[in-house]
Amino acid sequence: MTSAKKHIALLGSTGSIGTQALEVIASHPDQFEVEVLTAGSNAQLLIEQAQRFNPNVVVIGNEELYDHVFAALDPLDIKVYAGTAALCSVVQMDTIDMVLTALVGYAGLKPTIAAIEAKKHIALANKETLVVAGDLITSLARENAVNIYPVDSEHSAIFQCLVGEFHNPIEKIVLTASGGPFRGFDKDKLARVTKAQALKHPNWDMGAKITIDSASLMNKGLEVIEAKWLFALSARQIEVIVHPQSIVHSLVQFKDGSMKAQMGLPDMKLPIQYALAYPQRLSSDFPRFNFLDYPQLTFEQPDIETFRNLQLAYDAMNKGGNMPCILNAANEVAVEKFLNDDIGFLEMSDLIADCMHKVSFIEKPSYEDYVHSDLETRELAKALKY
Ligand SMILES: NC(=O)C1=CN([C@@H]2O[C@H](COP(=O)(O)OP(=O)(O)OC[C@H]3O[C@@H](n4cnc5c(N)ncnc54)[C@H](OP(=O)(O)O)[C@@H]3O)[C@@H](O)[C@H]2O)C=CC1
Ligand SMILES: CC(=O)[C@@H](O)[C@H](O)COP(=O)(O)O
Ligand SMILES: [Mn+2]
Repeated sequence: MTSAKKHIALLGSTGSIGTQALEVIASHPDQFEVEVLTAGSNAQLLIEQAQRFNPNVVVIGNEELYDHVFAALDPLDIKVYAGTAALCSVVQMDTIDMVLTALVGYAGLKPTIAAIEAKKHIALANKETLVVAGDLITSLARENAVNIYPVDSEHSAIFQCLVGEFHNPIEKIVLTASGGPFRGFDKDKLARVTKAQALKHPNWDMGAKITIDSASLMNKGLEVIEAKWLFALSARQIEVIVHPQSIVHSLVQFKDGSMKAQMGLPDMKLPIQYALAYPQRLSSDFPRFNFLDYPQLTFEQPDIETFRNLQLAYDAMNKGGNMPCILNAANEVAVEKFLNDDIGFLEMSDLIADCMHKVSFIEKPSYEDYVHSDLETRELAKALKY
């Protein structure tokens, strides 16, 4: 049985979004209760979080770490499970009201489906789930009367602009992009960048995978596809503009030409809190934006010839079917290879484009087709040499 507090399952509690979500939850003990915490392999942090937040259940993805987590939490009344199947069953527990999906990558898809099937509302940080299977996820959410609240800062901005406007059609949205650490670089310079440079985002402190995606503009490409599904838009209704200060988080334009934007300092705790507490706005001590500290807010066109990933994402979205799933799997392998120094920065786009040409296209994929396409793409992407 649930009480007036929202009972949260936090998938990926040890990551950048997960740890910030726990800060939000800790500042509003009257609003939220932690029901589930999960990690991939950071057993130590998961144990510390469990000792502090006293969830009903924890899940450690890496099954080899089960004994360690179990022994540490044995004196407390906390159930411990391990592995992906456990993730999918714990999100269905009766006591959960909302699942915050803060794991990274394709691993988010299956537990999100399980949560929606159990009619849990979703606070969605894991954009890859909507990129891979946006049609399946949005239809499943509709069938189960489940709401998907965006956590991604740009999508939260659009969602906030839409409050009170749900009967007014959107003419277009404009997603802002910081441009990443390599804004203004040409291909010669990009060919020589290192992973240490790519991991230094100018405005946001995030996990490694999304930080590389931001540097390559793939993050914006994934966000274009995420926006298509969240707000039921066509490709020509979704624009991207580079805004290096990351103060305007995104904009909506309505059919009378009016534009609404949501602004603030770059701080993910705000969109996390908004998604968890919707429709309330809870008080916060997050640092406030002051116009006088930013006398210039600037905007420029993205350079999609140099940063090919954004165009590849539009191509995948326009093609439809399993193409965004192929794009996503190829990108996950490309980022891993780049972080392992196996390929250079520009070769990430070559690898993704090659996978999009070579992997079998499926126009109307089922869940099993997505699983198969993801595997097929990963095998090819791992084998490709540059
Ligand atoms: N960070 C940010 O500011 C933003 C992030 N997002 C999105 O949110 C999601 C999370 O990003 P972020 O927090 O940066 O990522 P992190 O890499 O910081 O954290 C990922 C979390 O997922 C867990 N995890 C990783 N792989 C698996 C797996 N196979 N099975 C189970 N758990 C796993 C990690 O566990 P462990 O620690 O044990 O490895 C960790 O808890 C991504 O989809 C990202 O695109 C969106 C907007 C902003
Ligand atoms: C904080 C957030 O939402 C990230 O997705 C952010 O948008 C990354 O910055 P880029 O605009 O550089 O991709
Ligand atoms: Mn974002």
